[in-house]
This record gives sequence, structure tokens and C-alpha cells, in this order.
Amino acid sequence: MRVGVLGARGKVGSAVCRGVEEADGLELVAQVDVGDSIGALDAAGAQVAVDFTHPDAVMGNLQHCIEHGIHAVVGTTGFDDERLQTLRRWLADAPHVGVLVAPNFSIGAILMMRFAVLAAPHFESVEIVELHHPDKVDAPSGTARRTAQLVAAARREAGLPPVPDATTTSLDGARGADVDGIRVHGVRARGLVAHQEVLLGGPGETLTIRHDSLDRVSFVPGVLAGVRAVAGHPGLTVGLESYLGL
Ligand SMILES: NC(=O)C1=CN([C@@H]2O[C@H](COP(=O)(O)OP(=O)(O)OC[C@H]3O[C@@H](n4cnc5c(N)ncnc54)[C@H](OP(=O)(O)O)[C@@H]3O)[C@@H](O)[C@H]2O)C=CC1
Ligand SMILES: O=C(O)C1=N[C@H](C(=O)O)C[C@H](O)C1
Repeated sequence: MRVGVLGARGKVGSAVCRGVEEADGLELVAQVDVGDSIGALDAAGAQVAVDFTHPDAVMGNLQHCIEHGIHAVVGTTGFDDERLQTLRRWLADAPHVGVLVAPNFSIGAILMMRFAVLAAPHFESVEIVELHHPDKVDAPSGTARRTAQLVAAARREAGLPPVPDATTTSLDGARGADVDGIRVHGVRARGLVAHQEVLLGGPGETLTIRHDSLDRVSFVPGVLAGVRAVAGHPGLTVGLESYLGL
């Protein structure tokens, strides 16, 4: 399978390029970064494009891929409902093309989200703390947003009331961002890569579910699994977990 990488000189993109080069049955045919033409994908006959670029760049890249019949595996963050709807509209005109958008490709993070969903109905309180390197441009992280949305849905389904919080006076930001009623806190510090805690609380106990990506190689096996599977999943898929049956 012929693979092109967008954001090829970036922190994750460069790890993905190495992963593709070392993988059986995959051929790295295009490496595109700022200043390069995205047309290099079509010129090289790429069948799948992997995007780890920037929230401001990813939609333009995906429009190009879909129009040129190139499947896409997307790690770049910044996807809200409106962007996902736009992708679905573009894909309706290209029914054979598959696009996978995954907020996190590491297996540990996917399981952390799954465990959080399992635990959510059993605890009165839940908050999320995401911790990242200070070069990250978006907050909260895509993973934290997705976790909060999934946890909120699990709580709703279980008929839980809103998370208790007696705060009536606070400094701006002191209680974090509100994502579907779940508080999400962001930490940025040199030395960190990508980390998240889901803190659940009930009478007399807390449960903390924590995941740490200590190296960006943690994302590569999931990306390669996405690359191998995306052509068999036409249309839009959100989250690698659907491909893994989780
Ligand atoms: N889903 C997941 O598992 C993960 C997702 N991410 C997400 O992936 C994205 C990239 O992260 P990271 O690698 O750390 O960031 P980096 O800034 O290290 O890499 C992004 C690269 O993309 C380049 N770039 C920007 N715009 C374009 C464009 N239009 N075409 C081609 N290349 C472009 C950047 O160039 P320049 O520096 O010159 O702007 C840079 O080289 C972020 O949104 C991040 O949140 C990160 C880790 C895991
Ligand atoms: O920017 C990063 O580094 C990461 N971005 C993704 C996110 O926003 O969730 C995935 C991971 O947390 C690393």
C-alpha cells in the first residue's frame, strides 16, 4: 500500500514516516510539510494519506484527499461537530473513500477512554486533567474533549444528575473548561509529552484512571493499523476503537 504523510517533518509525522518505512507491505511514497505541494500525494500515487499537521491546515488537506480518491488517516486535532459534518458532506460525493479521524492513536489512551466510560455511571463526580508539552497549540486536547463527551453520554444514558459543584465565586479558568457538563483542566509543561487523568469520585472513594504517552512512538502502531484498515471502511469513522472492536 502506497502511503503519503502530511506534516512529515513534525514531531509525530516524522515518527510515522519511520514507522511506515519499517512496516511490511507499506511504502512511503510522499512526505509533505509546509512549503511542499500537497499534489505530491497524487503525483506519487498515494493510496492513503496520514495527516499530523495543524488544526488550521487539516480541512484543506482532507478536501484535497477526498477529491483525489485518497483515503485518509487523521491524527490532527480541532474537529468539532461542524467539521465532522463537512467531512460527511464531502464524502457523500466520494462514496469509496474512507476517512478515519482519531483523537488519539495510542492503545493505552483508547483503553483509558473505554475504562472511563465503563466507570462513569458508577460515580457521582468526574473531572479530567490533561497534561501536555508546551508547544501544543490547542486546549483542551482532542483526547480530553472526546473523553468528556463519551463520559457525559454514559452519565446521561445512566440517568445521572449533573456533577455536583457548589462553586459560586471563582477566578476565570479556575474550574477548567466545561465540555458537555464535564470539567476539563489543561496543564502545559516542558518535559511532558501527552498525559491524561480521569478522576472519578463517590462517597468515601475516588478512582483515578491515568494514561501516559512517554514517547511519540506510542502513536505509531495505531496509525499503521488505521492505514491498513481505512480502505475497508468507506465514509467517516471517528476513533480507532471502531476498527479495533473496542
Ligand atoms: N491523534 C493522535 O494520536 C495525536 C494527535 N496529535 C495531533 O497532531 C497534530 C500535530 O502534532 P505534532 O506532530 O506534535 O505537531 P508539530 O508541530 O510537531 O508537527 C506538525 C507539522 O505539520 C506541519 N504543517 C503545518 N501545516 C501544514 C500543511 N498545511 N501541510 C503540511 N504540513 C504542515 C508543521 O510545519 P510548521 O512547524 O512549519 O508549522 C509541522 O512540521 C496536532 O494537532 C496534535 O494535537 C499529536 C499526537 C498524537
Ligand atoms: O498535541 C499532542 O501532543 C497530542 N495531541 C492529541 C490530543 O490533542 O489529544 C493526542 C495526544 O494527546 C498528543
